[in-house]
Amino acid sequence: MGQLQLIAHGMSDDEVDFDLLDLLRKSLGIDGNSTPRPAKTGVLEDAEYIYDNSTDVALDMRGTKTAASSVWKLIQEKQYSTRDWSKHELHPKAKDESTVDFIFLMDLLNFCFWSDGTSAEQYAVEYRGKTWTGYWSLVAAIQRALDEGTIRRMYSRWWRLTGGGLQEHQSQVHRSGATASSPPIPLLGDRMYCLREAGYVLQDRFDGTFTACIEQSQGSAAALVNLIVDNFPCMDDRHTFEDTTVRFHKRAQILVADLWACFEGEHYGSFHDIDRITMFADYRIPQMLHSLGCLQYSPPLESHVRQRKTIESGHSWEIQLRGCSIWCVELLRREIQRQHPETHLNAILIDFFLYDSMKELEAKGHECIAHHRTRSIWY
Ligand SMILES: Nc1nc2c(c(CN[C@H]3C=C[C@H](O)[C@@H]3O)cn2[C@@H]2O[C@H](COP(=O)(O)O)[C@@H](O)[C@H]2O)c(=O)[nH]1
Repeated sequence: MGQLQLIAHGMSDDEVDFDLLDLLRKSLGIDGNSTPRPAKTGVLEDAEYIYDNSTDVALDMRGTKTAASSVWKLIQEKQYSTRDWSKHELHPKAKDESTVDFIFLMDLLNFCFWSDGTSAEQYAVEYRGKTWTGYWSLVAAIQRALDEGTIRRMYSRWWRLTGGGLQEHQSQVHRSGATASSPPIPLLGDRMYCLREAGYVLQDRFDGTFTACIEQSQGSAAALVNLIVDNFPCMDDRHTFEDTTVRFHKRAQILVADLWACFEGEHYGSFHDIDRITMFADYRIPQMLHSLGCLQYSPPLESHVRQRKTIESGHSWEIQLRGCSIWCVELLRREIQRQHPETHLNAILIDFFLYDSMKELEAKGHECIAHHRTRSIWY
């Protein structure tokens, strides 16, 4: 019985025992290569391991069930979907290769926007008559650089970027966008390093454009995440927890998710296994999950976060916050699926919705617990 017949019987990739399948194939004398296994990133499995071994972060099951109902209700009311990605005024609208390279550049640098001081001292970019901070400061800086001709066609300049005036170019991108009083963007040197590294790799291995990476992954989101982390070290977001290597791959995953949402599951955004992508372990969603009553912190951790003290990259607290958040969104997704079996909502849309909701709350001045403060290029 071939793999397709098994899956035709309603078994998902996760349920198919590929070792048994190979054994069956051999015992029935069916030749041919072993059954092609679907790509997996390992992120969800590692998140469950972290959750099972966490002592300072816990999930509140009652809170998660309640949150599932309210998140579902709000997503329905707003008719939230992949279409919302392109509705954001700063996100690129063209459905072509230039937007693929825009998203690649954006998610290459999509990390760590918080400043040491108060939010008033945050890096900010003026663009189209507004002042943008956080993630949107990055998107505005790229859009402004494109308007001003600092960056022309993304990939066609990658080599000159990495070979030549990257230093000047990068500080120009961020300087040209910054408001007069704005402090510099955090980790500017690290951002230049990421640009240089990615430029070399893209030029050397993928003909200077990220569309080549998409083509190589043959429509698999998990394979594309694995291709990204295998070729771009600055996206290989893995750490050690309880002597075990755990993977988050946050920027690699959000890059694939942004492509999927931007192209609405078509063309460069078409992935048959997009549901293998998990929530993106950043510093905003844990904050939202805590505010929703889904996550609980131990008293020492809660006190540390409330006092806005930094947590070192790779510290157990940080790993627990990131891993338990991924697992929490997975349980939210499963609860929504249980309550509404007729629908299909993946972790990406739940995540995007939680992030946008967090930003709306912040804009309205709602006081949530502070986000944890870890300086790193991973998120
Ligand atoms: N988990 C998750 N993390 C996200 C996003 C986004 C923006 N995604 C857009 C695309 C589709 C959605 O509709 C959003 O409009 C940024 N971040 C991360 O947050 C941090 C920035 O925070 P702040 O300084 O407050 O802007 C930083 O680590 C950044 O990498 C998301 O969606 N999910």
